[in-house]
Amino acid sequence: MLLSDRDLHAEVDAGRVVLEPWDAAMVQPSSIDVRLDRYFRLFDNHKYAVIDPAQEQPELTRLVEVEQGEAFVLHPGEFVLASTYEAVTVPHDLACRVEGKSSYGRLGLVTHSTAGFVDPGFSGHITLELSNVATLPIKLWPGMKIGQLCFFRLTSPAQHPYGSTRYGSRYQGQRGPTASRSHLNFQVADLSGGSPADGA
Ligand SMILES: Nc1ccn([C@H]2C[C@H](O)[C@@H](COP(=O)(O)OP(=O)(O)OP(=O)(O)O)O2)c(=O)n1
Repeated sequence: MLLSDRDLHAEVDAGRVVLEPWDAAMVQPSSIDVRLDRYFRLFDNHKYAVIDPAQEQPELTRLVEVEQGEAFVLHPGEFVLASTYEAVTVPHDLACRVEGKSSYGRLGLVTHSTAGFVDPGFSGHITLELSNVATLPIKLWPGMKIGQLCFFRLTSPAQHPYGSTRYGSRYQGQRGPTASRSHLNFQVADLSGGSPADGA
């Protein structure tokens, strides 16, 4: 079930859903708008020949802070990490999706490249994977509404919510745009069990 504005206000008032800082004016009919923070992570492509999810690549991205009153210019085809201004806490019986805003989608701004899911139990800033699919640069103004969070009620509370030791929870408590931690607990399955040619 997708939570309505009425349910969202009740969850926030009960202290179960937490957005910090909280602004009740951000509540939409069945979502809560979130704003863009002023920190960005740029890719330093010249530092590595290839992105390898199995390896720690600490110099792959670099943090940039935009000055007060200035915009960050995202060029066509460019991909950067950004962050919500709000830190979000999701209770154990809700999950959340990060969605874009139609007005910016119409300009060619993509808010997340593939990861739109926020687990029950997650707490922290949400890292945005921003890209520009338009053919002109787009100005990103810190503080602008950049996306919206939709909350769903689970059929039962998660037995092992995000942040419990059961799962990796590599981004619990993250602050600001956070680079990939894919190298932690990186696993590949043993694929030696058969091939499509076996059945031919
Ligand atoms: N655009 C997004 C989407 C999600 N998250 C946060 C909230 C999620 O609960 C957490 C983990 O997301 P995934 O489970 O999709 O990522 P992984 O499986 O790679 O990480 P983990 O091993 O920590 O679960 O990252 C985020 O900051 N920004």
